[in-house]
Amino acid sequence: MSFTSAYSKYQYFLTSSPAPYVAHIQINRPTKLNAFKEAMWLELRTLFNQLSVDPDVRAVVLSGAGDKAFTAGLDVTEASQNGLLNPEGNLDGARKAAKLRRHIAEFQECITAVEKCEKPVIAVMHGISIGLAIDISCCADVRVCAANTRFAVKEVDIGLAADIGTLARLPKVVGSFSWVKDIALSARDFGAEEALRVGFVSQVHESKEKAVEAAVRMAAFIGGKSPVAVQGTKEVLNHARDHAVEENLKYVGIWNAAALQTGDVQAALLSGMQKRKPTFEKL
Ligand SMILES: CC/C=C\C=C\CC(=O)SCCNC(=O)CCNC(=O)[C@H](O)C(C)(C)COP(=O)(O)OP(=O)(O)OC[C@H]1O[C@@H](n2cnc3c(N)ncnc32)[C@H](O)[C@@H]1OP(=O)(O)O
Repeated sequence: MSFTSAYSKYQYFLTSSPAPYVAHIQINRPTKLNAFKEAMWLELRTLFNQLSVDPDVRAVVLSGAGDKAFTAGLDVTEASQNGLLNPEGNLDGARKAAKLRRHIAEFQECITAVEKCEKPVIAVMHGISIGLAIDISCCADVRVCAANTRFAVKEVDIGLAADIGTLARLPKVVGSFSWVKDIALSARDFGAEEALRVGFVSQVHESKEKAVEAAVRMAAFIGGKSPVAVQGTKEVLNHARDHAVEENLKYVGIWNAAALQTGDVQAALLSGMQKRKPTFEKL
């Protein structure tokens, strides 16, 4: 099945394959600055679960459709109408709380699907990139941005503590609680230069188009490498983020005890010495 037909079912995401083994996903609701309705975060999970196990995809680029935004975050209009933040009905406090807890857990799980995707994900941020934009991009493996990006951890401004992943992941991404508290407590905007300085993004490009091009090049470069090695590296680095060194050394030993039993090592081990480009089976 072609890439186009395999990914044609998504309503809120544009999907394409601009290079071999590369998927480009665009959040596609530009008239509303790509704000996320519930149907969109549910669809995001299905999409990334599919990408995760697709042997024809080895790296994913995620951007927003249109010029103005990666995403303006949660669809606040829908949230104000559907009782998301304040369930009505004749429920006591415990039952309301249980309903909300389950809802938040499912929302978190949908966004975490980006992190759990076995393939590296490169987020291309541009224009308005606030609220959920930070939750989602913290789940990506690499973040690049356009010079016009306007970031904000916006939740305090809509009356809540961010609960979809930013407060858990962002301190680990940038390694500075002081800076995260600065931007999360104030909900202030910050720009591309500041994002680069603190290590939130690793590249800034003059425009969205240039940023997407660079991300697709990076994804294609990664896509030419051993998928066993690349996927193992993502898994072990994510484990390292959440565990002590000793535990991670044990984990990578157990991981590689299986992963080293691969033709990829035979294909790659002497390729530098022999001046040849190895190719790898699908995974
Ligand atoms: C359980 C909780 C779970 C999740 C929590 C998530 C946290 C967040 O994501 S917090 C951030 C939420 N987002 C916002 O508060 C942003 C709201 N939008 C704005 O403040 C402004 O739109 C703007 C981003 C400053 C941009 O302003 P401007 O350039 O003037 O564009 P607009 O004309 O305002 O917007 C164009 C068009 O898009 C619609 N829209 C923009 N943002 C949202 C949004 N977040 N939700 C729904 N709709 C949005 C806006 O209404 C316009 O639509 P029209 O049909 O053209 O009126």
